[in-house]
Amino acid sequence: MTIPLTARWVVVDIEGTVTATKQVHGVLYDYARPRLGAWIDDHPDDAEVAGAVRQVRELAGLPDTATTAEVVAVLHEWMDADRKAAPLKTLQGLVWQHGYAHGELTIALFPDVAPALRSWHEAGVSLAVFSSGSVAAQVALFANTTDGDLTALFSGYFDTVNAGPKRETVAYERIAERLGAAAEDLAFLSDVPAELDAAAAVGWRVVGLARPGEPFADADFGPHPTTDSLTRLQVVVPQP
Ligand SMILES: CSCCC(=O)C(=O)COP(=O)(O)O
Ligand SMILES: [Mg+2]
Repeated sequence: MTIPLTARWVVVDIEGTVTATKQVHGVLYDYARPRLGAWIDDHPDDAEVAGAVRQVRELAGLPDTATTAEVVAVLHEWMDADRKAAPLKTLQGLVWQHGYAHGELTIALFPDVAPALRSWHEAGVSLAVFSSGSVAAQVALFANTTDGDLTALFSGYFDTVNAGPKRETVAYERIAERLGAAAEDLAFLSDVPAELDAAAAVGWRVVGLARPGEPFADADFGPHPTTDSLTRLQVVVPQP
């Protein structure tokens, strides 16, 4: 079934929407897990790393004297629970950037994704990303897919630091403001119903991705239209 979608901007989630959760957990999290401790210890003068470590200690209730091993144990717990904590995402992003740059990481997107994004871009639809993964991680991911470098397709990248938590309406209001777009001209595509609820509550158009085998495939998407493939979306840019 085709879903008509009138929008100037299409904003995509990553995990469960453009790539499989197994790619994120099996490729990216597994790459980060054994490397986080060394990354922290090898970058003692990096303010971003020090700030993230400080935030981990605060969020986990660890003392200021907590060792790297104690901090890493918390990061591993968060990854096991897929907790989208901002300092974890910052540290993962730095490790992944290194992995992509050294040819050790490539991400496979769902097969429908690159063709759909390219066709929407060609048709004049502006594209952006909103993911819990850090902006640095988002850019590196789309630059290193098995479909090639797709970064030229995107005009904006948003994460929980520059926008806010994905289940809160304020994040979608901030993104609309940053893009200079009216809510009704924005469409958000995600696999998580609560994220769609938040975007729809402030006037965005939303479509749920219920892809077979994904954690939210059988979830209740409420009133939101759902699809299992981006190729089923017929995006139309409204004429002025
Ligand atoms: C962009 S980095 C890899 C994905 C990631 O770390 C993540 O947490 C994805 O979560 P999403 O909000 O895209 O479902
Ligand atoms: Mg997702």
